[in-house]
Amino acid sequence: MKAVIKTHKLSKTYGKDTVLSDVNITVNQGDIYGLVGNNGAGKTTFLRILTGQSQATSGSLELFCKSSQKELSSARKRTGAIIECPNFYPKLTIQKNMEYYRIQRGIPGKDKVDKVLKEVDLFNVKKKKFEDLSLGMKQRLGLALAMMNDPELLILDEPINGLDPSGIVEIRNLLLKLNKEKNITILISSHILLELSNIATCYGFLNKGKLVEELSSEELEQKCKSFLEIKVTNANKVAALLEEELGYNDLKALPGDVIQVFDINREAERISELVISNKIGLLALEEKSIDLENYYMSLIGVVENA
Ligand SMILES: Nc1ncnc2c1ncn2[C@@H]1O[C@H](COP(=O)(O)OP(=O)(O)OP(=O)(O)O)[C@@H](O)[C@H]1O
Repeated sequence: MKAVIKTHKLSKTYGKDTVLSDVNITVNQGDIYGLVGNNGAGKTTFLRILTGQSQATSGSLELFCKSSQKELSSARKRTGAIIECPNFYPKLTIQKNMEYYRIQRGIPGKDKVDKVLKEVDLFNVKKKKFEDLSLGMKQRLGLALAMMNDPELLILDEPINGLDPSGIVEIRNLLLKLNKEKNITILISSHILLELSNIATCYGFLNKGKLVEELSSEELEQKCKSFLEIKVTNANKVAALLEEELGYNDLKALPGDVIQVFDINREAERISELVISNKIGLLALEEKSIDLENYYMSLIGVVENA
């Protein structure tokens, strides 16, 4: 698989503050990569380094397998980004605003504006003034601007932030369409994992400037599956019995003599019989599941009480 973005030990400090620390991220061609992290985790800083708006203090960066400064600047021409909200003129229409940017950026072809407006489903409302647009429409207009140079990679900082549920669905569908139909690789940041969960094909979790985990959506799904939680008086012994007697091997031992059994073929009844017949106390047995947000919280060390 071809990497579109690859960073190696990318770090950024402001004075004494380390904002990014040894971040290794790989985004492959065709991915919709969700960069998840709380406010202040370093997402925007990371994206700004990718787009060249900020320089890393140390580490290296490859875009489209190019890494020298000169090559990076031409690789960035193959990229569209929305990091800060672009400044549009409130009194001008969608079309006029886009035309202004087209000329300012020296992008040839007058039909270009209509083409990108069609792509983001704003063509039919192109005569509307910017000030009359919903937030969802404004976000799509930002996307249209980022699409103007036919990018192969889109870098989007919190594009879903503040949208109402229907606005979220619109942006999601649009990004899926751009990814599928135009084969655009997308790197999208959010502080809400759930917002990305229907579109991202892989995830990177940033916490306090560190990448704490990078995994595919299948792996995340696997980790968020349901499990059987048992509390016993001797967890070590029960874990060994579960493996030896019942052949379960997807177990997680937690402090407090708690074991989580993830094996799909687990049977609560057999487990309780096994524990009791070995004269071990069975204090609790319950089917549970981790939801995405709780998984994220556990990753960054904020464990929510169930
Ligand atoms: N120019 C700067 N000078 C000093 N510190 C900065 C600068 N830019 C960002 N920071 C700090 O870096 C940290 C990470 O900020 P960043 O904006 O990258 O986080 P974020 O994950 O995007 O969060 P948010 O969702 O709030 O934008 C914050 O503590 C911020 O105060």
